[in-house]
Amino acid sequence: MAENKTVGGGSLLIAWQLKGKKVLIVGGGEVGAQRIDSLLTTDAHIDLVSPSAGLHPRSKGFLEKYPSRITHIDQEFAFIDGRQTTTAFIDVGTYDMVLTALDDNALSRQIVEVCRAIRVPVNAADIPELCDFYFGGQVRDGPLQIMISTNGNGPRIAALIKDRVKNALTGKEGDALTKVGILRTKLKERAPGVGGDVGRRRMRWMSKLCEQWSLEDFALLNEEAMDQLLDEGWEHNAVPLPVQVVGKRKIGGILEAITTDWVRSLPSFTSFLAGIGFAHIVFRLYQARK
Ligand SMILES: C[C@@]1(CC(=O)O)C2=NC(=C\c3[nH]c(c(CCC(=O)O)c3CC(=O)O)Cc3[nH]c(c(CC(=O)O)c3CCC(=O)O)/C=C3\N/C(=C\2)[C@@H](CCC(=O)O)[C@]3(C)CC(=O)O)/[C@H]1CCC(=O)O
Ligand SMILES: NC(=O)c1ccc[n+]([C@@H]2O[C@H](COP(=O)([O-])OP(=O)(O)OC[C@H]3O[C@@H](n4cnc5c(N)ncnc54)[C@H](O)[C@@H]3O)[C@@H](O)[C@H]2O)c1
Repeated sequence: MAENKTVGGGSLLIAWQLKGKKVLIVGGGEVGAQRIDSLLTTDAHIDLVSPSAGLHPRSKGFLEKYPSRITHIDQEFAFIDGRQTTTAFIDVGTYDMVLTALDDNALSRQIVEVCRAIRVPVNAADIPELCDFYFGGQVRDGPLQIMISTNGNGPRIAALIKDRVKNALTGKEGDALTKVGILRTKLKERAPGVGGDVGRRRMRWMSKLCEQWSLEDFALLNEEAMDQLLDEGWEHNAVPLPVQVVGKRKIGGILEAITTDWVRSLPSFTSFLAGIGFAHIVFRLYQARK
């Protein structure tokens, strides 16, 4: 891969925290349903303005399944001479984010203008110049979230790269990350505080552990094993071998932990055998020449 020389022209990649915040979606068609799907993951509250007659079956399904998380405002958004004439006035300024998913570009543009005037971040599906931020391809596994963005250059290519990324994962990442999250919470309870000496020691220990343990090792952790890891590791400023912690839990655990360690040492063992073989051949050739 070429060295990243980009010093401009990109966009900021962030994991936007929307828990407990309010998002307005205008249009509940196919794209609207995709937006609802993406937002449900964030624990935001969604207001959906869209007439019932035009709802996509997926949007209807979400409304039925999550009535406390999505409020359906069954009406058309409308403007006359730049003034909102929607039956029940929608105060765009009360939202943390606004998304339009409409088959009407002029209406999207009007909504975007209102949002921009009061600096509410807005995305108009498939109209790049009207977007303060773009959506991207998403790969998710528990707490792991990967966004693939081509910055508007090729959405279809983003979807294809997404498949490559999915194929490159083992399927254990989400589980391992969930366990690491719980372990870090437990560690912070034992060694509380932000920054300072404790913070630095905590970070060093966690980094070492993450480098020395595999994702599969972390996935095997249960709460009891986490406490043991903190007792024997953190409290003694050491990083125990996975087999010492997860291996003691259950026979399956031992086997799996030993197997992963054994598989990891396979390349060096193979080189060792190859070395012996090579030395043997050299010795034989030497003897034959004599
Ligand atoms: C990531 C994804 C998420 C999502 O929308 O949720 C997404 N588009 C997806 C698919 C997709 N969209 C389109 C096709 C048809 C094939 C093609 O044109 O390639 C396909 C392919 C397909 O369906 O497989 C049509 C299209 N899209 C935009 C335009 C307008 C233009 O480019 O001018 C046109 C052309 C309309 C026309 O030509 O008339 C614009 C945008 N679409 C974006 C996001 C933002 C940029 C993201 C980025 O570049 O990374 C941006 C800028 C704004 C935004 O909407 O946020 C999702 C793919 C990932 C996934 O599958 O997971
Ligand atoms: N669906 C796709 O895969 C796709 C792909 C590429 C581009 N797009 C573009 O994305 C946009 C949305 O696509 P879609 O497939 O979701 O369209 P759609 O026609 O399925 O949905 C539009 C929704 O907006 C609602 N709506 C219409 N007027 C409204 C108003 N005044 N107030 C509130 N709601 C209103 C409709 O009832 C409907 O629910 C379009 O511009 C489309 O060209 C969609």
